[in-house]
Amino acid sequence: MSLLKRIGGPRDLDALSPEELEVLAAEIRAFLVAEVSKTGGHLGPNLGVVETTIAIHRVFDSPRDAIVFDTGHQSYVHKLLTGRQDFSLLRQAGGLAGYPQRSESPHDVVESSHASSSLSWADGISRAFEMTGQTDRHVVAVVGDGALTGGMTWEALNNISDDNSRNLVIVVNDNGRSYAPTIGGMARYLNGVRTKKGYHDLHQSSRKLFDRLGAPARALYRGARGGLHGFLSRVTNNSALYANLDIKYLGPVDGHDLVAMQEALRQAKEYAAPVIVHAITEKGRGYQPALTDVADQFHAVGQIDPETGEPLSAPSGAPSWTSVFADEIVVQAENDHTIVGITAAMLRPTGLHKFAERFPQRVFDVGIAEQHAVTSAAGLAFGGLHPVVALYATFVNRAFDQVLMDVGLHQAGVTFVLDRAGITGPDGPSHHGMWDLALLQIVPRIRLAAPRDAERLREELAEAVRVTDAPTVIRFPKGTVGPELPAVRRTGDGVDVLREDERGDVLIVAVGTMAGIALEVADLLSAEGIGTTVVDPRWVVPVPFSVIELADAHRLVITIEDGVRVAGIGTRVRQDLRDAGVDTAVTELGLPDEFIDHASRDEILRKVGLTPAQIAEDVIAQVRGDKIPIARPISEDPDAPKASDADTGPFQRVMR
Ligand SMILES: Cc1ncc(C[n+]2csc(CCOP(=O)(O)OP(=O)(O)O)c2C)c(N)n1
Ligand SMILES: CC(=O)[C@@H](O)[C@H](O)COP(=O)(O)O
Ligand SMILES: [Mg+2]
Repeated sequence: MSLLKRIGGPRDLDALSPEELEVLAAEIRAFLVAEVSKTGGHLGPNLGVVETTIAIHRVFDSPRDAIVFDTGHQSYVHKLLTGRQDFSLLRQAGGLAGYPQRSESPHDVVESSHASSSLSWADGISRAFEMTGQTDRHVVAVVGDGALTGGMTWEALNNISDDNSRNLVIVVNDNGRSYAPTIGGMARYLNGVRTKKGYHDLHQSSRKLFDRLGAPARALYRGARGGLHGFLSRVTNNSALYANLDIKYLGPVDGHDLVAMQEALRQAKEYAAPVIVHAITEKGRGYQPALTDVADQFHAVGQIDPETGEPLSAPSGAPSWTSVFADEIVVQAENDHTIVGITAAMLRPTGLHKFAERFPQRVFDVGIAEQHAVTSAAGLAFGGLHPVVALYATFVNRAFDQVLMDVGLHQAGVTFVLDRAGITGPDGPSHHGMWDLALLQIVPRIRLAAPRDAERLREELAEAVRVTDAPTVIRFPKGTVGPELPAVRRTGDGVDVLREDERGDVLIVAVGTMAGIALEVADLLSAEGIGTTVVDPRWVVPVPFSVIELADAHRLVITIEDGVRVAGIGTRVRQDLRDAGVDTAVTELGLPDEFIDHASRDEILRKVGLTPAQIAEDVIAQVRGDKIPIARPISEDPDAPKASDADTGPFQRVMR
């Protein structure tokens, strides 16, 4: 039996000899390559934390000690060591999540995949342990060098102190990369440590160093200024940054040296004050195809050949939404030299790489710092430029105040391009881009577009970068672009009519890529004798007036959006109709205001009732009055107006 199979939980590690631990690390590495190459996932990051994670679980006692992974994409080894070794359905419905998930294990603490939050979590947990007398419980935060570029980490570091976080150990997992090499002052600082001659000397002698200095170093180290700490500070010039933050620094340590990492963690654990253990690691460690991957060292892979690292599935041939944007932003930038691009450590994933290659001086990578990205964009706009801020939709959540108060309030001409909008799928609840429509539509004067196909993306991006006195948003989903969906006509205020039926029965207002689904619904309704018109507003906020006029000419309006229903575009359409005195019944379809677990996009759309067949069934039932939804519990108010039973032909007035 392999050593890995003998590990049912972290305490099983205690019985392993140093030699066996090395074998275990090799087995885990082989497992990760073999299994993740089948399912896809964050192969590179997890290959880089094998020894560090083993060492953490050897020195600390999870779940009594809380282990917090920043972003959580590097928690596969943690899962393997805590009783979860079936990776066959990783990131798929019914399988392990790609991030920590409390429903999977008591060893999992933070489920959100939004970076840079771990130190705040750890600060809070460690304070709680202290204040509840659980002073023997430690908190370990594993934070990457990329995550350290996020502002929250510095807010937390500013609050962590001897007084309230004695049991806190921060493991900086420094592999020098986010996707690409980590940028900014923090990265330069860490890089300086990593490349300092002293570290290499230390690296060569780390095993001897800890053996020789083990016990005495512990005593000396507590002197804070002398011994190991003094030596390390001289070697790595680190005392300045961390000591002033009232946090002790231990490192740099070779994060792949099991002995050195365990010794460093033991010292940190016994220190009884917040300590940073600076582990130097390598993303993709031990797997040549990852190490030689220039783009992002296999940060996240699809299904690959484990031998070569080559993708197994040939590209479909259809362009991705990201690639359409990547090409069009260069066209726009060629024509308009005020256009600049901003990425938050995701240049290639958001499609700004071609812009950066063509105009390197006009694209800025701010690190994982979306709030800074947005407000600095407001500054760039003030200076006469037109910033295009490219983010994943889910990450704009954390910069909402900056969009509202720095961009919106100042009517700054900033364009936000939100990739991965709507249901994404395998990355789970915190990665679905499902809140942007609801959040951003309340920003006064914002203009929000959701392209239905590649042509509309190009067209709406070109329109967006011309708006200089208000924020504009272009949002589109993950994956490949669907077929072109031509309009039969366009109204004067830019609404595309995709299908028109004079009977005035049902009007479907489709947001973005829901247009394809809406057209399939219209076919199903038509087969039932229900005349359906389908429109794509293109710019969904503000709601174009021709949508109001068309709604007034129909008996039922259905809105469909790949975003949360509550406070979604549908509610805005309904409100605008009522404000305009139009009382056409409205049914808003979209995503539930719930956290939606990982599965494929199609599985999730089916689960939430957004397939064409499910929508058509719902609409037919409404039109035929098969079910009268109760607007409110009538039992509470027997005199409450009943749902109107006035016969309006095949329609039952349905007020939802
Ligand atoms: C707020 C936020 N922005 C962007 C991302 C996308 N993202 C996921 S992992 C990652 C890089 C993280 O780098 P690092 O913290 O160094 O971890 P590593 O992958 O190197 O282990 C980024 C940018 C995210 N998860 N959260
Ligand atoms: C952890 C993280 O935020 C990213 O790595 C994310 O998993 C990438 O998602 P895509 O695969 O959609 O680019
Ligand atoms: Mg990193």
